[in-house]
Amino acid sequence: MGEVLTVENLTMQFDDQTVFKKLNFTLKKGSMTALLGPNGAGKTTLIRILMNMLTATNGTFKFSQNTKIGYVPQFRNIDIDYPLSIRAFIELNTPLFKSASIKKRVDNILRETNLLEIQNTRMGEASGGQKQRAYLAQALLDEPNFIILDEATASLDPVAKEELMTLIKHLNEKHGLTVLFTTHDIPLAKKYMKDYLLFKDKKLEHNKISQLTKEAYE
Ligand SMILES: Nc1ncnc2c1ncn2[C@@H]1O[C@H](COP(=O)(O)OP(=O)(O)OP(=O)(O)O)[C@@H](O)[C@H]1O
Repeated sequence: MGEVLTVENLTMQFDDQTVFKKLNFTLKKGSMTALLGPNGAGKTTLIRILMNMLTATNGTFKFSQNTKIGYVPQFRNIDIDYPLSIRAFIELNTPLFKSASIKKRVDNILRETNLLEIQNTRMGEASGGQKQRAYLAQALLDEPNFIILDEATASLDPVAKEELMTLIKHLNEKHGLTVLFTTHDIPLAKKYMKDYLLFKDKKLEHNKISQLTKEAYE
């Protein structure tokens, strides 16, 4: 499989603080990579650069042609009074008058994310895991082939974590989705991801997740 992302000499500096320096790595199509590192190491900064929300001080990155990125944010609880149903929430970025094909796509995504039966539940009343699956479903509506999860399992209970990760694994296996998953949960990363990128001394270590030792992470 070919490369989906090539990063060359990527450097990020905020004023006089260097967050990372001359990062070089590539990700292959269909890979599943955990992005690891302590608080403040630069994980979110790197993701924001890759999503063009921030400009790197130096260096380049390139996605292969036809890469479409989906983004699932860190779990944030939604107000209990939030009025939209799960279905309406997923449809937020679609036209007001929906074509039959959009309705069908939403049905398929609801089914795939295991939300079809509770599509009329209000988002405010949904469980943490259901809400996070709705965020994932919203990201999937654009039919991305590369998905970035930014601490998407943080603050979910163990069952909801496993459910979300099983779903991500299924999407990777069935649709060849490339996955970049930021987390502090090493056991979860070890269970579901295949490779890791670990921030260390302003550089990134890239290896198979089976090679990640406790010493390397601490
Ligand atoms: N807009 C900004 N201006 C100045 N400094 C920033 C800005 N954004 C991030 N930083 C700094 O860059 C460093 C990296 O932050 P970043 O949020 O990328 O870390 P992280 O690895 O995602 O951390 P966490 O695990 O806590 O989410 C931190 O020292 C942070 O204070």
